[in-house]
Amino acid sequence: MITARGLTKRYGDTTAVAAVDFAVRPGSVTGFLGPNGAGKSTTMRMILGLDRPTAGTVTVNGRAYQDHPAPLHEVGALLEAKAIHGGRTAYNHLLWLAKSNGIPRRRVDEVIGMVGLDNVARKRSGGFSLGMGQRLGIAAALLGDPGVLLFDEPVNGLDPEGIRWIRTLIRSLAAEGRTVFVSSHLMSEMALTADHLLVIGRGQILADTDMNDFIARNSSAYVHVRSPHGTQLAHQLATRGWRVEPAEDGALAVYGTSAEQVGDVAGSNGLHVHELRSVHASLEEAFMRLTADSVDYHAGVPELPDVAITTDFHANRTPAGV
Ligand SMILES: Nc1ncnc2c1ncn2[C@@H]1O[C@H](COP(=O)(O)OP(=O)(O)OP(=O)(O)O)[C@@H](O)[C@H]1O
Repeated sequence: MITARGLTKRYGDTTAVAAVDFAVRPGSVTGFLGPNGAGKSTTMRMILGLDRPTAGTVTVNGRAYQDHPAPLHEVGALLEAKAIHGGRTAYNHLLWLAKSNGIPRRRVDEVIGMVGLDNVARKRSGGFSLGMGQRLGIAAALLGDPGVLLFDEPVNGLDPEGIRWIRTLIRSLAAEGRTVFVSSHLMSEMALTADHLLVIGRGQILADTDMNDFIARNSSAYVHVRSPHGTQLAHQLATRGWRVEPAEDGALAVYGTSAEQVGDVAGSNGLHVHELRSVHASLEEAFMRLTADSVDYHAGVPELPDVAITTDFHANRTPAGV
């Protein structure tokens, strides 16, 4: 369990983390999301005792990282790929870490097997690919068999096979009852990996919630329908109290109903339909809505609107494309 209380970090005039309170619980994967510069890495560094809080505390299993007599047995972390001595073999790198932390040699063989580096363990890590370096970093994090694991952007730069492997590993570590805290920019990946979410923006916690609740509350599913009688259909749908908005290429986005009901309305009014499907909410959409005000640099993207009910298809194309 990781517990932060009033955790604050200031760098000069910049408040990177602003008096945050949160708990990361065992037995599930907690995703840590936030726009660039939100304070994710600073928070992770403070958990690991690499940065000292300006105020407040953060503990791992009840103690600050530096107060644990054998921290490698408490917390394992993957912060940056390839942050190792490239001249050493993977095996020697892990052996050196193990020896300096009182961990037996057989555990080195075990973790090499767990991350699938058996064939290259005796090779110098300087020649490793990004994926192999990432596996070696994970082997080091697992060396002390810790109950708490931190992964900062673990899938950065990995190919699909590597991404799938890390996802499976992270989920199995949580299933074993460990506390797993993962940051990532890849929303689709986070949606597949995490059970719980902590969203940070400008150093403040914006959401601390179950993944499915987060998506349901911060985004909206809708029905996508395309008809050669768009204007008439939109009118019929709007009179039933459903919100109708113009979508790409003359299609309609209909909120607050189901594809079946939209199809029935079209059918009962003799209106042809060329396309009809339910569009499910995504974590990405939910994240963009929640953090729209917390992003430091917008790349010319308009704010997401508080969209009103409209049946005017020519005047009001929304920036979200729906
Ligand atoms: N050593 C430092 N000195 C000064 N400012 C810093 C330092 N480290 C971080 N910051 C600032 O603190 C804020 C939070 O940065 P941090 O790296 O924690 O964000 P992040 O969420 O990890 O971002 P990213 O996703 O871009 O890695 C930013 O404004 C950053 O510029």
